[in-house]
Amino acid sequence: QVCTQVPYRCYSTPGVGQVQVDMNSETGVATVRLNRPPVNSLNLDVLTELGIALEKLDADRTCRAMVLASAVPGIFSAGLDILEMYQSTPERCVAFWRALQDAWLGLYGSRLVTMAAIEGHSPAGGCLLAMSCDYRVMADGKFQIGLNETRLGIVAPFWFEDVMLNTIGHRETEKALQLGAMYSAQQALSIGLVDKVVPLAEVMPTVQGELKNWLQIPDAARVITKTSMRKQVLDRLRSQKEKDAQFFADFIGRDSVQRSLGAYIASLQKRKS
Ligand SMILES: CCCCCC/C=C\CC(=O)SCCNC(=O)CCNC(=O)[C@H](O)C(C)(C)COP(=O)(O)OP(=O)(O)OC[C@H]1O[C@@H](n2cnc3c(N)ncnc32)[C@H](O)[C@@H]1OP(=O)(O)O
Repeated sequence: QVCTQVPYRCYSTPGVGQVQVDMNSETGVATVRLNRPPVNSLNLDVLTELGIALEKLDADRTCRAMVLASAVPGIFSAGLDILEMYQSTPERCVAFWRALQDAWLGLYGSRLVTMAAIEGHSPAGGCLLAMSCDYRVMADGKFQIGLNETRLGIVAPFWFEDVMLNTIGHRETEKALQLGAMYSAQQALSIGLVDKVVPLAEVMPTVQGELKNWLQIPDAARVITKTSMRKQVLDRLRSQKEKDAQFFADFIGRDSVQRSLGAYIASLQKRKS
């Protein structure tokens, strides 16, 4: 068990945490694995845990990089837990949204080199997490990635849109968001949504190899550059967090949105039967 070996430090209880953090003090690289079977859907608890983990890593001066991955085979993350949005209360919706905002601000604004190891499906909120890293390596094959919100009858908020714009540009974002497009790894590579596509078994070694390049750059210069590139998008959310959370709760509470979500949940269940 990797967590118990020196020089690894483990921020979560092995086998218990829904966000497992293994910190290798020798390399300064932490691996953060989402661990909420069956599909790593992001509920209030997971988002809170993720936000705290990112905060701790940022404060750990021995940590220089973070790999975001999954402990669940075949899935990076299925995105936000739809059950947090369906038949919920306004208070819970606001708390849920704040946890998402904080986790995202921690990830997109992290001083660390951040890399996504996408070893499975990565729709919606899963795609947001991946896009918020500095670099993405995705497994080739059947897995899909994208912001599919419109297919659920919901709308990707402005900060999801901003991150996608910064990743793949205006024209591709316009198409991707309106259509709620989901891309294969090869398609994602062709529009710049991911940086490298390799066979599943090579995702982690490829991430580790790429990290070596990034870690050759002096931290201070890299961090100043990253901050300068991302500040505008981060500040846009920071300046209107409460308004954004309230808008989310109001929007999700609409009858028409609830009907769409209910139909989408039923379609997910029907797929299985
Ligand atoms: C102003 C308004 C702003 C709103 C902004 C909202 C922003 C972000 C939105 C989101 O992130 S919404 C989430 C969107 N996610 C999806 O559409 C993914 C849906 N899931 C799938 O397509 C598939 O599950 C999968 C990820 C491709 C995996 O397929 P697999 O065959 O491996 O697993 P399933 O059998 O389909 O699923 C197992 C089990 O999990 C349930 N489930 C799947 N995804 C979610 C989810 N996102 N939230 C909650 N539950 C989910 C699925 O229904 C199955 O449940 P059971 O039938 O076993 O009870």
